[in-house]
Amino acid sequence: MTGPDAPAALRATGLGFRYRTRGAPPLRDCGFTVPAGHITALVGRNGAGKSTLLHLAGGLLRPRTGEIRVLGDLPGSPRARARVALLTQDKPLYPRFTVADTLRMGAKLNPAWDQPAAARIVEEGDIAPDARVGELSPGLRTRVALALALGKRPELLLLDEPLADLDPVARGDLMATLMAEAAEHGTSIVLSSHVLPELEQTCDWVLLLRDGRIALSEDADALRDSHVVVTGHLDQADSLDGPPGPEGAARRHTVVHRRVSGRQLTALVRRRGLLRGEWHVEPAKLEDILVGHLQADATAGPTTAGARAEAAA
Ligand SMILES: Nc1ncnc2c1ncn2[C@@H]1O[C@H](COP(=O)(O)OP(=O)(O)OP(=O)(O)O)[C@@H](O)[C@H]1O
Repeated sequence: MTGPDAPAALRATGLGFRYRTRGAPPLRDCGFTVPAGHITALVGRNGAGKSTLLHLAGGLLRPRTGEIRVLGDLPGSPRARARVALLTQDKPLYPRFTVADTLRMGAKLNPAWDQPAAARIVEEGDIAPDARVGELSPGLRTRVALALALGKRPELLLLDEPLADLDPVARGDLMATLMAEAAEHGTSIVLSSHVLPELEQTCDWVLLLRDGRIALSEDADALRDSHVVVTGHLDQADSLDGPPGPEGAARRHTVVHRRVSGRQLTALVRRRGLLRGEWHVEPAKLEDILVGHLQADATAGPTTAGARAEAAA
């Protein structure tokens, strides 16, 4: 089903998970919705819980609290298994199988198997069909794993840093293949990655994890529209707080991240309404926005007093 009533690609409520080890749970009280039909960038710093979230969505782990649904179904249910493909970082494949055996297995296990699509991805990597999977380089194994995932013709494709071990040319090619796949078949894709410039051109939804919680689940264009990078004299930092008083609160800007150099303040601001003060204002690139929000925990604090103390130090 497509359209406004279509079930979300991912929907989580009160989602929490912890491994049977000490330490803070990687995911706490996560609530978010990723509408169907988007290419979603799942970002977060190392250890933020991206793989854990994808494993929960793929049905490899079960939530400790709350729930997550994929295309309206519980992960691991027969309907979800038929419609969702997950490519994990370890890319489990049978090393003794040849590439052709691997695709034959995909055809046997998946009723909607698309052999031409899977074969094309393998051929574009110049991989011989009779090569054993265990003898391929990690990058070529990634290509075979992606062929298996796309050949399934899933409605939702979950990819955990899928392109990390591919050369730049192969990365570009496979990214283009993923985009074409999404455009042609309406496939929803959730892709975790640290390569932010690449996400700028490809992703139209952002899911950002920070401190075990969802800090952003938002349309990428809406993020670009609402964020700006401002530069100006530190003395006017108060003006970034928006109009004073309770009525101004609704129009208060949020300083997501700030950097002080001498008397100059540069800040990533989520603005509500007009900015007061003499600021040089530039549009924020998606990469700036993501980096700013990833850093936000380290720089949380009052815009003005905190910045002045930094400058005085
Ligand atoms: N199998 C496991 N057993 C115990 N703890 C784990 C396990 N897998 C992950 N963790 C812990 O859970 C937290 C989240 O890890 P996760 O791999 O989900 O993060 P990530 O955002 O994917 O990280 P990265 O960007 O480094 O791949 C980390 O603190 C990690 O050490």
